[in-house]
Amino acid sequence: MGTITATRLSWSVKGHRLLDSIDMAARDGRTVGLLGPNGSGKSTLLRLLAGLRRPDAGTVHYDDTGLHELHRRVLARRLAVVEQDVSAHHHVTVRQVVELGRTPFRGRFDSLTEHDRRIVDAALERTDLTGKQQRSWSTLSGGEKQRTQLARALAQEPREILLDEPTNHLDIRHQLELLDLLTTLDVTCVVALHDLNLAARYCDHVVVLDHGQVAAAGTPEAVLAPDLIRSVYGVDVLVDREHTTGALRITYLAATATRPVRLSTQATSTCAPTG
Ligand SMILES: Nc1ncnc2c1ncn2[C@@H]1O[C@H](COP(=O)(O)OP(=O)(O)OP(=O)(O)O)[C@@H](O)[C@H]1O
Repeated sequence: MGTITATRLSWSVKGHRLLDSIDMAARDGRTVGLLGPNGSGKSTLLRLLAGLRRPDAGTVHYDDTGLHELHRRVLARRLAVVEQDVSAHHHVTVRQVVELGRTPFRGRFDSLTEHDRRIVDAALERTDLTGKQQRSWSTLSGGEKQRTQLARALAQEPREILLDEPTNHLDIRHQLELLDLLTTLDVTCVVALHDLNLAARYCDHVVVLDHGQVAAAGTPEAVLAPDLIRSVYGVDVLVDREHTTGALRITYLAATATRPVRLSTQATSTCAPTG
């Protein structure tokens, strides 16, 4: 389990600032939820955290080491990334996709060891894919593809994992199983989510993005308040606790009559980094 820290991270395209001075941290096995409306910058931030894009300004650290000082192979051994809608694998089976998770641990021409095979078996089992391991990737449903990507990530035995809307396409049972699994693994996790109730239930901390800025950050209880949700999402909600479990519950009432406005920089500057 490691710590991922982003400090004053910014990224622009053609003069448009898409991420603006983001501070956040995910520490020691915690699950941090990235929330925010469509286009608020969640996927972009995950790509910067993964080193798939270079920031214009600011830094990303894995523990005490700057991301770009980490050798690619070292990073590949510790960090797993589950992106949205991966369509790259065509003529391969589910098992072969999951075996890719062992690539950073093998020499170029080495075959899988018994140890690798056991890890792959366990990853298939944990994602409910054992019975589908010989299926061709191209024949899978959206949810099965999503679970295969998660299994590949698990086969990496990562210290940190970044996931972009991993519950997309999943039925309710698999959504709950995926998040149960993520939160019980000894892995530091940053996960972009749209479902605020799932975020409230599974995340230790949430970071809410709005127009590329941090609108709020902290525990779900502290952050997911009606005013914040109205100003960021433009939706009126009721927030209470479910009486049998005591879990935070967000009930969506209605979209507000006016579209949400960009939060002031003053609101942003009041947000402390999380961890
Ligand atoms: N390479 C790019 N060139 C131009 N604009 C981009 C690029 N990448 C992202 N954007 C824009 O940046 C904004 C943030 O996109 P991003 O995909 O990070 O949002 P998101 O919060 O993940 O959205 P969603 O919830 O819809 O997945 C969007 O307006 C998007 O169109």
